[in-house]
Amino acid sequence: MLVPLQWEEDKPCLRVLDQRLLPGENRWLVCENSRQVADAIHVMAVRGAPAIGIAAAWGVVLALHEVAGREDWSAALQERLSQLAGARPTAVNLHWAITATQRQIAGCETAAAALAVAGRLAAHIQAADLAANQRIGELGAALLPERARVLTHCNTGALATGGHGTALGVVRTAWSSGRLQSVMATETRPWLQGLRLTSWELAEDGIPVTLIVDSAAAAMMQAGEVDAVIIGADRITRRGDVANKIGSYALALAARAHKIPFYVAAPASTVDVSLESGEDIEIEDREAGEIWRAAGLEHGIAGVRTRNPAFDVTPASLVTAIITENGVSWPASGEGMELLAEPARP
Ligand SMILES: CSC[C@H]1O[C@H](OP(=O)(O)O)[C@H](O)[C@@H]1O
Repeated sequence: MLVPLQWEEDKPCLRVLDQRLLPGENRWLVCENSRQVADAIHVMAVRGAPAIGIAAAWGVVLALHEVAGREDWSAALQERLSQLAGARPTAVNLHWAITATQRQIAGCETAAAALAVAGRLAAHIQAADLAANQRIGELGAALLPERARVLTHCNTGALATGGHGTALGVVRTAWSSGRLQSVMATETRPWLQGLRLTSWELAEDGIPVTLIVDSAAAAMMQAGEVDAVIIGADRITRRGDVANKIGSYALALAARAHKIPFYVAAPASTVDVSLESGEDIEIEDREAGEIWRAAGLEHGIAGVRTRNPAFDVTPASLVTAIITENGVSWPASGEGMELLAEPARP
């Protein structure tokens, strides 16, 4: 199984498979301190909401190693955790992992005691995410029609999680249970997670995958080639508004126009129980170079401005179902919404 994050206790360090170079090159970054983890998250060497949360949990462990032995270890730790929390704003998993660790070490009187707690928690968060994805896969596959042809966006596979995947976890489970005919993957400009990562993950698994340009998705639905759309999420509110990779909202609108179910698959750690409305979700803006480089133009075009929001928000009214390891919520009908009001327990 593909594992993009590997903790090495003896060093200690977090090894990160640099997703900026996939699928052409397998290069591992070795993060020996929390600042290096924060940088790896910010530059998207590691990306995907659950994977970001797992990396942050190990980043806390590295931060505790850095401050161990200092009288002011608790204050020094908070500085490092603030830096880690600022790596990317939208995926709530990052903040969930850090605050869950802060809660669990709150009673520790020494850095060494906190280190032992944080290490166990980080390992648990990584393993629990894999188990959550396998449950999400089962629940999501059961919603799909026989011989389903699904369309997915961005990358929500093993590279973005603790393994198996969220939306791609549903795809993998549906494939292994014979319920899936094929997958249509959007390229997902400008970072090309679909072209570079999803198509590669699925091809490696022998799952039939067809790559399309983002702007072809609605036409594929209009042509009757899509039975369901399934995506991941970076932050979900209590009422079921969903922040996800830019382009998800357009897919939801097209799916609604063609009466195609629009599913969101995510672990409970992606639900932000403090938020009711998606309007309150901070959307990350990324640098213009990502757009130009996706077109092979390293320096852009003089006099041309860009906008590069990394996410958008799909209102609950356009979401058919949200699948977490705790069950399925149906925002349009209001059924099962209590599942989105319960905070995730690490
Ligand atoms: C299971 S990954 C969830 C989510 O994260 C991705 O964003 P990014 O690649 O920028 O980290 C994308 O929105 C996925 O749907």
